[in-house]
Amino acid sequence: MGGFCGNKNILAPKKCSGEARHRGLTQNSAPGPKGADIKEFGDSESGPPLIPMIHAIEAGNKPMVAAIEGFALGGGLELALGCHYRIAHSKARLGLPEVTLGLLPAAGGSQRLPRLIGVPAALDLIITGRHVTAAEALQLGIVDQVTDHHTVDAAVKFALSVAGRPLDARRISSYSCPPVSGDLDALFEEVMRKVRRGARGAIAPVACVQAVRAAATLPYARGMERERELMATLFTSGQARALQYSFFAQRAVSRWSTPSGARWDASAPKPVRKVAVIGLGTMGRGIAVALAQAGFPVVSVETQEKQLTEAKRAVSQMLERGAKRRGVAAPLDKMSYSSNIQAVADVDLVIEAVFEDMGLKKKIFQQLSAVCKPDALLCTNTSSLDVDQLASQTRNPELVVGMHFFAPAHVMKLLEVVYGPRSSPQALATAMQLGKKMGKVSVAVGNCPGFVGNRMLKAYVEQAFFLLEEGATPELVDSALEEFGFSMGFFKVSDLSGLDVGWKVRKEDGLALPGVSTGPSARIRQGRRYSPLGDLLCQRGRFGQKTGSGWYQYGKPGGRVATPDPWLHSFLEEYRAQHGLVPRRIDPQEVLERCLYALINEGFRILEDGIAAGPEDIDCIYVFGYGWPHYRGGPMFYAAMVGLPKVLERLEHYYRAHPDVPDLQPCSLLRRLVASGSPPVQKWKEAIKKLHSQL
Ligand SMILES: CCCCCCCC/C=C\C=C\CC(=O)SCCNC(=O)CCNC(=O)[C@H](O)C(C)(C)COP(=O)(O)OP(=O)(O)OC[C@H]1O[C@@H](n2cnc3c(N)ncnc32)[C@H](O)[C@@H]1OP(=O)(O)O
Repeated sequence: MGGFCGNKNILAPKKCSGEARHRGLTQNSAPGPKGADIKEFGDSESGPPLIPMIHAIEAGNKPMVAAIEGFALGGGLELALGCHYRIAHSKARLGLPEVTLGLLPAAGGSQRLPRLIGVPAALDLIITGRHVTAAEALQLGIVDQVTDHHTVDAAVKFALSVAGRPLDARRISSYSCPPVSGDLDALFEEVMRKVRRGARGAIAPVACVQAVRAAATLPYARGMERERELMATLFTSGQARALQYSFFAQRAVSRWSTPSGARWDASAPKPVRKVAVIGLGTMGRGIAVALAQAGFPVVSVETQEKQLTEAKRAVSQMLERGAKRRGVAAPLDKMSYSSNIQAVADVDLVIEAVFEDMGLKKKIFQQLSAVCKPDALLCTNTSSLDVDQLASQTRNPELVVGMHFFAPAHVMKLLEVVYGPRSSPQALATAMQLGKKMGKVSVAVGNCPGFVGNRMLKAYVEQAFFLLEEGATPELVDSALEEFGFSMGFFKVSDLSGLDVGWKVRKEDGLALPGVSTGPSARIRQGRRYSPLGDLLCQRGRFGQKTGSGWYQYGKPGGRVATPDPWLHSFLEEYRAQHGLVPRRIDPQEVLERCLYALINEGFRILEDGIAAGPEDIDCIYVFGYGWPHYRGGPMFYAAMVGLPKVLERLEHYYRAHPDVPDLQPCSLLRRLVASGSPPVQKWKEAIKKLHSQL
């Protein structure tokens, strides 16, 4: 029996060896316990001959018992559903995660599961792709028995106990779906509405609902045909390729390396038993919650008494809400608080999360260096400041790294771990491992202004402003970006996070200047084109949602519903007239090309500079930290899908039209990759190494 050891009529995951076992896979084409080998998906459209095999098992005259240990995911669970009985070890996990790979369970899973456990429960598992424990699987009716002992022995005993019983009632394909309470059509319409809203252009969740609907409304054989048709459209879609790339990209980024030769497999992390968080503003609170939820004792230091009192309440509430959602006890006992920095004396690692003010941060790093254990790791949650300058304030600069969390820090999956020129490999390994324990996708990046995410974002934001100057509206720009798959366009995000945040940074950088002059020189700063539009709005007190208006209007301060603002439209008209700009019609394609290709171009510069180790790192940063639609893989994967020659040609075109915008000038790495035949994204790392060595 392919991929499973046949113990007479028991199906149990075969023990695999070597590389295959490492990957949790069996060595032939049938899916092993973790499901099909995702790497094989691109190779064939037909998939393994699993469906006839499952049919044969189900149609057999001897009772077939699936013994499930470890993971029974995807094709592995579909195979088990073809058996007449299922027994799981208590530590087993089961699920149909195909949707997370841009697919649907197409070996009968979408047809059998609803027949076995009912439409609502099956929809939940198939649409979310979540894994369930053996206990939940038993409760749902997916498995017949859970054992703490040797699963195959338990299955043999079970098979003997049912031998001779009629099997007709055990063939799931012969079942009808259990009736739902209420109207079936209404249920599917409601689910489809929710799925379409949440999917934001992802096609697999929609196809999953359609397949389950087929199970609920068609005879099994026709349902299988529908399952196959739907799968055929997904199987070769760009979305499936992007999600499968992303699966491996997430795993690749944990195998970090730096240009100086430090590597994940040669650097042992230091043990971290207790952590301190300095500063309990929004970020500090989220970080403290994420640490406590990951099981770390946390001491949180906030010197302002009022802020400390508020923060204690807020953190407890966040912990309680999180615990309620997960059905566990709130880890309130992990938290302690102090207004005195001396409280960090015994911790192994500190995360500083005070305001983005270099002077203040430097002072704190000097204090930490004096107060902490000499081998404590000192981390900063800065989103853009120079980690090396902070390191230079301490006795042990090799123990300083950046840990850049994204708001809200207890929710967002991304962590940029920033190594400076003096950070030791062990410090980097420790921060990476802490991030992993906190459930984050941790990406090691080099130290430069904005690191990876914010450095690329700058180029994107700049294009959004320029497009307004040239004739676009915030609505036009946002709808193009939302149509692409971002949950919010740039201008809505900017209103949500507050326009004053960027204004403060631009003032510090000497870009935002008081007063407005006319003529072209008013829009040139530091030798390049600059748009003061954001500054002008801030000067008028329009900071976004919190003040009731920004790029949109919100009815009242704190309002959340963005509506187009006629004042803003007239303001833009006046601004263009004042600066002699003749508005033109801008189409959504130009919005996408200008914003996304400028961002991608900066991504190539980052690869060229060695700030990110590979395209996977950049893609994970954008998918998990910046709302890049997961089913588009990330900006660098997207560039490869569009075709590097096309990205290059469009950048050249826009740079010719806007020679005063250096971000549109195609970067030399992009040119060289195109000249070397545009290798697939998986080969860029190698190609970049080769190109660097030729320089
Ligand atoms: C045209 C119409 C065609 C119709 C054809 C229809 C026929 C359909 C037939 C079969 C279809 C089957 C569908 C599937 O089975 S889809 C695959 C479902 N399985 C999964 O999605 C599981 C993915 N894996 C995971 O979620 C995790 O790996 C997990 C099992 C939870 C274990 O997690 P953890 O312990 O943290 O380990 P890692 O994630 O780090 O994984 C360890 C290494 O194993 C590699 N891996 C894991 N799963 C797979 C896989 N399914 N395929 C390939 N490789 C896999 C992973 O990359 C790690 O490798 P490395 O260390 O090198 O990075």
